[in-house]
Amino acid sequence: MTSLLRARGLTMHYPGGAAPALDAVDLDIAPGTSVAIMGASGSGKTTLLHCLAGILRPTAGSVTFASGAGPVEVASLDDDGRARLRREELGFVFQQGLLLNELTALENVAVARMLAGVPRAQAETEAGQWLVHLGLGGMEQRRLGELSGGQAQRVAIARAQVTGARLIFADEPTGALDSATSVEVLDLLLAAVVAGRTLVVVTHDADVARRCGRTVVLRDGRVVSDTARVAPAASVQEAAR
Ligand SMILES: Nc1ncnc2c1ncn2[C@@H]1O[C@H](COP(=O)(O)OP(=O)(O)OP(=O)(O)O)[C@@H](O)[C@H]1O
Repeated sequence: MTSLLRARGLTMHYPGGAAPALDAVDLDIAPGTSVAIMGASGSGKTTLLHCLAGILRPTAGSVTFASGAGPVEVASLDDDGRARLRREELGFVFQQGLLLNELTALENVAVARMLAGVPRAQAETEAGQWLVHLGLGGMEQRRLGELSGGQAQRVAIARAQVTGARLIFADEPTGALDSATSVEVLDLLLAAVVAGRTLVVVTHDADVARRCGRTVVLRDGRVVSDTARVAPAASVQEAAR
């Protein structure tokens, strides 16, 4: 399997929903690429992201992830199996939900490693290195609520990478940010792609999508366009170095 992630016939019917939120979506995501998922409100973007990432179990279809240990059928895993997969192999940059306001920036990142069994001191050392790498040196001991939206997103990006996750899912990572901060946050996400990770980002922002290597557009739960760029922004950045 050359895809890092492969979805076939991915379908999601929410209880009580008349039409499916996702309708037989096929999608292949190659390693080391950046993919923007776009579409109108209610078109199924977040549902697709959640099914691909094992947050939601689809009502039909398969999601195959090429994990370090071999192919995993994500949609067939039970709740514990999907939780383990998310914790160990995937990274998440969401607008809210994963970071804890009462923890410091350092603790929010370190906890991802501690959940994998890494001792606290080592987890905090690694977390500190990521925070410095992402421009948050000196802010390690600030609680999340004491950080700006852009700084909090940097903490999320550090947390998404500290585990070594090869695949990062981002849902509207720039949605709450001003345009200059959005550019900075996207730069950091695309730098992760240059470093070999894979990025799947749900966005309403055409500027975000333009800088990704590929844009998939949903309408009524179906893929209505799938466009790859010849020279993705990440490669251009790399070539310019
Ligand atoms: N938990 C749920 N229960 C029932 N229906 C849901 C649920 N979550 C989403 N839906 C419905 O599924 C469809 C797709 O929703 P989804 O959130 O995936 O769209 P989206 O494209 O991400 O929208 P937005 O851009 O507004 O976030 C919508 O019709 C929505 O109302």
